[in-house]
Parts: sequence; C-alpha cells; structure tokens
Amino acid sequence: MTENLRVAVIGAGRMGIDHIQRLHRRIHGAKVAAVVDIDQDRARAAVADVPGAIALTDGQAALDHPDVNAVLIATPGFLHEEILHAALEKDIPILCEKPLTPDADSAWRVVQAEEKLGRQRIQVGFMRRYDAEYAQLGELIRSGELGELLVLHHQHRNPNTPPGFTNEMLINDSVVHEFDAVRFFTGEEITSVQVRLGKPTRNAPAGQHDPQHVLLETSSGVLADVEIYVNAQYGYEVATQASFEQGVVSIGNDSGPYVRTQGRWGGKVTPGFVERFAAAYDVEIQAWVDAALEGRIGGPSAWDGYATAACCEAGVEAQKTGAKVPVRLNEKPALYS
Ligand SMILES: NC(=O)C1=CN([C@@H]2O[C@H](COP(=O)(O)OP(=O)(O)OC[C@H]3O[C@@H](n4cnc5c(N)ncnc54)[C@H](O)[C@@H]3O)[C@@H](O)[C@H]2O)C=CC1
Ligand SMILES: O=C1[C@@H](O)[C@H](O)[C@@H](O)[C@H](O)[C@H]1O
Repeated sequence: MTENLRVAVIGAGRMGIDHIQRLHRRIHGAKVAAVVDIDQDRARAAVADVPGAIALTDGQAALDHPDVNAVLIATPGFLHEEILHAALEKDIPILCEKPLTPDADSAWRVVQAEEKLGRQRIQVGFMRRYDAEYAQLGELIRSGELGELLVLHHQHRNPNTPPGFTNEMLINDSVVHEFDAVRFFTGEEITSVQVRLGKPTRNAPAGQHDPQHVLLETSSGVLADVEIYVNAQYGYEVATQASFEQGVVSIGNDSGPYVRTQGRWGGKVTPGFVERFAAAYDVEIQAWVDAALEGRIGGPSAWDGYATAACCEAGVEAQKTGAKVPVRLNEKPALYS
C-alpha cells in the first residue's frame, strides 16, 4: 500500500477524540476519513475541524465506505468484538484500543478469525510499550546487563473513575495494562493472578473496592505486583520498579520542570493518561500507520489481547476468592510465533 491510510475512527469519546486530533495534526501518512459515534452530535463535533472527514453513526457503514481503508476502534471494550470481526472481513489494518475484548472467549474468537484470514491485521492499543522509559526498560531487561530480572513492582493510580466504572474494571480496564507490561518485559506468559482487598478508600463509588493489590507470576517465576488505586484523587501516576540480580531500575516517576519557589520545591503530577502518555500514543499510532503502509502489522497483537484477557478473567475470579488463580491459555497459533 503506497497511498495514505484513510482511517475510520469508531467512537468519539475521550480516546477517540484524542486519536482523531493526533491523526489529523501529528501523524504522517494517514488522514481521518470518517468518525463514527452512536451519538450523532459527538460524531459531527469530532469532524468539525477535520476537513474531508464525514460523520456517521454506524460502524459497518464506515467500513463499507469507499473512502475508508483502515479503522481505529475506540468504543468501550464490550463493543469491540463485533466491529473487529467486521473489519477483519474487510481485510484492512485495525488499531483496537485495549482491551481487545473484555473476556477470553470473545478474544479467542477474534484470534481465530484472524488466523482464518491468514495474516495479522490487528494491533491492540497497549501504548505503554511505546513510552520511552518502558521501551528502555524492556531493552535493558533483554540485554542482560543487570543480570536476570527477578521482581516487578507497579503503581497504577488514577485520580477518579468515570460513571459506570465497576469493581471488575479495576482489573479489565486498568490492570490489563500491567498484564501486558509484565508480558512485554519478560517475554513470558503470566501463569497465575491473585488479588488482595485491603482497607478501602472512602472516596470510591458504591460497589468499587479501591485500592486492590494484584500479585502475578510468570512462567519462569518472575514475581510482579500492582497497586491499582483508581480514586487516588491527587493525579495520574503509572510507575514501575524492576529488581535485577545486579541492580534496581525505576521508571515512570514524574519528570519535567523541578521548581523551587516560595519555600517549596517540586513539580506537577500529570492529571490523566491523555497527558501522561501523549507521546506514547503518538509513537504507537505512527508505528501502526508506518507498518500498515508497508502492508504489515506490528506491536501488541490479537494474541497479546487474548492472553491479557485470560489474565483479566483470572484476576476477576481472584477478586472474589482471594485465591491464586491459574491463567488458562489455549495453544498459541503459529501466526503469532
Ligand atoms: N490506552 C489507554 O490508555 C486508554 C484506552 N481506553 C480505551 O479506549 C476505549 C474507549 O474508551 P473511552 O474513550 O474512555 O470511552 P468513552 O466512553 O469516553 O467514549 C466511547 C464513545 O463510544 C461511543 N459509542 C458507544 N457505542 C457506540 C457504538 N455502538 N458505535 C459507535 N460509537 C459508540 C460513545 O457515544 C462514546 O462517544 C476503551 O476500549 C477503553 O478501554 C480508554 C482510556 C485510556
Ligand atoms: O486505559 C486506561 C483507562 O481505560 C483505565 O481506566 C485507566 O485506569 C488507565 O490508566 C488508562 O490507561
């Protein structure tokens, strides 16, 4: 493919709007051809400053449109499966925001559909792999410079949650990023998940137990833990500390201007993921476009989406029992090896 990607963005909410603007303003080799939202006003507002883009309310109509040759899916996760199958039918490049789908069975159906197609078409929106520090830590681990990686500690804090954010979503929507990060860092599958519920904050909405402590292990025995705390109030913070045989590496702690003034010192905490990962989303989407223009797909695959969905399923079960729940995975198809 030598022409520009002409992308239909499905879902014009928080992430959709952000991706429309980056595709329009910063990404090379692609343009927004259509924006789809079930809420027509949102779709129209999203294309208002994007010349040439049309506003639609139906995803299939966008995929059928002659001016569309790629799709970026940014609807809520429970809606991904249907549009993924429709886009695979069209055999076009697909960027699907995480999670691929919310459960392992539906994710496996997507993997099987891609396998049937015979080539990879789906990149899943695990943008942390494209964050400069995450990428550097990944390289450091693979280089073996500090010896074997032994333990990963993660903090994942959001200031608050949008309406309808359930207790399960702490795992399915938030910790799914750490499931991918651990698999990315170690190159191994996660074999078990345990969730511990301690003293909850009074700032969580009814039905949410927040924070939670998630414990994982990988096939070679690397241990990882995640503090998921989604009503932390003070800002957005995502950080990892890695313990090796020969040292410790920390990433993700806030950087930026360090100010001393009026008897105080310090900097600012980023308010949300849009700001914290702005550069990573740019790199992620540019990588998708560049690969698609070469007829390839790179980055986190449908298999990664499936494997993390299986971890989420184990995590949601573990939330209820506190037990260490094994992660059950089907055999990896050759397409992803
Ligand atoms: N990579 C990341 O850091 C982040 C990823 N996400 C992911 O992005 C996706 C979207 O999340 P948000 O933007 O936060 O959701 P949102 O709720 O802000 O936006 C979703 C949009 O989809 C529209 N929509 C609902 N049903 C539709 C349908 N059938 N057809 C077309 N449009 C429909 C809604 O009207 C809304 O405008 C989710 O998969 C979420 O997990 C969200 C936040 C950060
Ligand atoms: O993907 C994201 C949201 O959907 C999720 O709700 C947040 O917890 C994450 O930090 C963010 O990256």
